[in-house]
Amino acid sequence: MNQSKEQRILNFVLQNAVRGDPRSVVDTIDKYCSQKEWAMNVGNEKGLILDKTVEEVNPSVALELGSYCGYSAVRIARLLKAGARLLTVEFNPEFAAIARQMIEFAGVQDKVKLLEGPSQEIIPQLKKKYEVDTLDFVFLDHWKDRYTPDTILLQECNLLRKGSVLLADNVIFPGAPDFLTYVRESPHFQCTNYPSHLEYMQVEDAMEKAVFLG
Ligand SMILES: CCCNc1ncnc2c1ncn2[C@@H]1O[C@H](/C=C/CNC(=O)c2cc(-c3ccc(F)cc3)cc(O)c2O)[C@H](C)[C@H]1O
Ligand SMILES: [Mg+2]
Repeated sequence: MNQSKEQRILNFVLQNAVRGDPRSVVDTIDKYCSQKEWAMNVGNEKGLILDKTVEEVNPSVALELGSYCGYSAVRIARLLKAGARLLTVEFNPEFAAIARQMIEFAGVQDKVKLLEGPSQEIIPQLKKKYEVDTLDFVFLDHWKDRYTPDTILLQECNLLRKGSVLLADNVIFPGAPDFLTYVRESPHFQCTNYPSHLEYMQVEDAMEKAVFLG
């Protein structure tokens, strides 16, 4: 049975990156996906916006929706302070397995917990089962039509506090129009748009930061 693209990306990392070095894992994935096979990792240009936001927030508890191959989980985890943790949610078992191996190889497994399942089931479990009080930072990069329902669900589950930061990928391409409308029209969010480009391409894209006001 021939390999999936995601398996090829993981193998390329295992053979070419430096074990325990998150930066080399991120750079190696970017090298493969810009030169060999495109894949929907946040990439290095939008990755810099992600880095700056994570550094600014300096979260103790972060959540990622949509692990895929683990690129952004590794990218976020490498910036977390001692004792801080990232919970990353992935419902496709094949991608969850790839992401776990990517996280392990990068050496950030002590900071990252991959939760396998759909976000709409996992989010309501975060407080009791995963001992979360509130989330300091949320990276949304899963199905684009799920950004809004999951943002509403996070509020309903009391997982956001005054100052919690949401950062959403792809608000231009493929686009998340209903999410943009929702957060920009809501009195509970202060929004900032960060124009950028689609990973590994010249296509326009952007990230949206939405700070919860309580
Ligand atoms: C109902 C379950 C919801 N809950 C869920 N719970 C848990 N996990 C979930 C849930 N919903 C989805 N996932 C997982 O997250 C991942 C999904 C990621 C989705 N990302 C895109 O679609 C995208 C497309 C392009 C793109 C650009 C240009 C093109 F030409 C083509 C594509 C670029 C980009 O940067 C993109 O992030 C993963 C594949 C999928 O299993
Ligand atoms: Mg994306």
